[in-house]
Amino acid sequence: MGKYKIKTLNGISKTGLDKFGQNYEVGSDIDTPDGIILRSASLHETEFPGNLHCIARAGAGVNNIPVERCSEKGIVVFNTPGANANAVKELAVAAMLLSSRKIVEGINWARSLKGDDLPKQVEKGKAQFAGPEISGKRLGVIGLGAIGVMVANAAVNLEMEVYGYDPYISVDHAWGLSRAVKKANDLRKLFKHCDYITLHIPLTDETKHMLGKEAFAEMKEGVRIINLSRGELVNDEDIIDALGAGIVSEYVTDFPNEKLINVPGVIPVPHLGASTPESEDNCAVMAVMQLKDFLENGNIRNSVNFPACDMGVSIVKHRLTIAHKNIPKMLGQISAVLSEQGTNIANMINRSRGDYAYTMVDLEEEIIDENVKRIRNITGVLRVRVI
Ligand SMILES: NC(=O)c1ccc[n+]([C@@H]2O[C@H](COP(=O)([O-])OP(=O)(O)OC[C@H]3O[C@@H](n4cnc5c(N)ncnc54)[C@H](O)[C@@H]3O)[C@@H](O)[C@H]2O)c1
Ligand SMILES: O=C(O)CC[C@@H](O)C(=O)O
Repeated sequence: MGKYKIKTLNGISKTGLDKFGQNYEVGSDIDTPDGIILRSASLHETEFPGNLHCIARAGAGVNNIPVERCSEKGIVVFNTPGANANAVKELAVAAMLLSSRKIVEGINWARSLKGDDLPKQVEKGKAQFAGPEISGKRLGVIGLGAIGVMVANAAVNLEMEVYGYDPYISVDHAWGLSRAVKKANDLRKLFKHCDYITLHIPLTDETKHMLGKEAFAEMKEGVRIINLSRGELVNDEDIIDALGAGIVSEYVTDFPNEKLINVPGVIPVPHLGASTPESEDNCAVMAVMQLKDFLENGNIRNSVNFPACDMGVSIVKHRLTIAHKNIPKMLGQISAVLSEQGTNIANMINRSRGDYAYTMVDLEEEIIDENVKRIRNITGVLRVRVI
């Protein structure tokens, strides 16, 4: 068996890449990779080579990856849930303070001062940069996943009154949420009462432009909006109008563009949410370990398109992994091919997730190529690997 080939896109932390070890050829110039590891680079226009088995997003959002197209080809897509959550939480707290205290304007003004009486000028001019404290104010957190829970809990500790909205909250995240966070059953109520609103949701067809004209019309005058999630969650034209009308007083976005960059009240941050050495290492290590476990053992952990599936380290003659559609009679057809060959199945698991499923089979004997081909030809089978 030759070395596994991994293509890197974007700068991936060396601490993570070093974990691949000697059986891997890793680089940005690999043409026919077995796996891809990336951050924000878009793969929407990329044609995938036939031997590409997996893609790992060293980060949370996977809107830069054509997940549905990957699923149809049996390519397993991973992300690294929670690995950069603390970095984003800290920036969210900073963003609330930046939106309140005119820190950036104040610094720019202080740097522009000239003369030998600067302390005097500072005391005279500082009043123009006064801004409210966040303590005692109402914060609405939309999306209570890895990041939203941390932001909500931090805000409680900063003595804010926190409202959380997430109709799909997981049990684990609900356990992690401070009891002081109030449940908002309805976005309109959150819009009406909150002084600060922060978004921590993925960009999907459902969430695109979640904050638009209708949402702004419901909001409390002077609300401050924090968007460290994805630019397209907010309708740019509508927030520019809302800023002009004074409904929104400040908009901190980690996704500046040419429409927003010079609008008064917009605080553009150059996608720094996860830009800490700690989170870059965490995400890369987690992504690499998941790719390795998948390529070497066929195990799936933290995939966004295939079910979690784990048979431990492969110590048998062959491990067969089959990515397939979640349709009836699949297991029967796979085992029929193996039993016709007289192969003893040492262990087998099958898991499904929505329209897709994954089967792992441990075999104590060699599987002949003809039978691998027959399994590949079963209707609904997307990919077969023999490890
Ligand atoms: N700026 C950055 O550098 C940076 C870094 C990490 C993540 N992000 C963005 O933040 C997003 C959230 O990250 P995370 O790690 O917390 O993800 P997560 O998957 O842990 O949490 C997302 C939460 O959003 C909830 N949700 C989904 N649709 C919703 C809806 N319509 N209304 C309310 N809640 C909804 C889900 O139930 C889930 O609890 C990512 O998808 C990514 O786009 C940005
Ligand atoms: O890699 C980054 O710098 C950003 C990652 C972030 O947008 C994410 O979704 O995890």
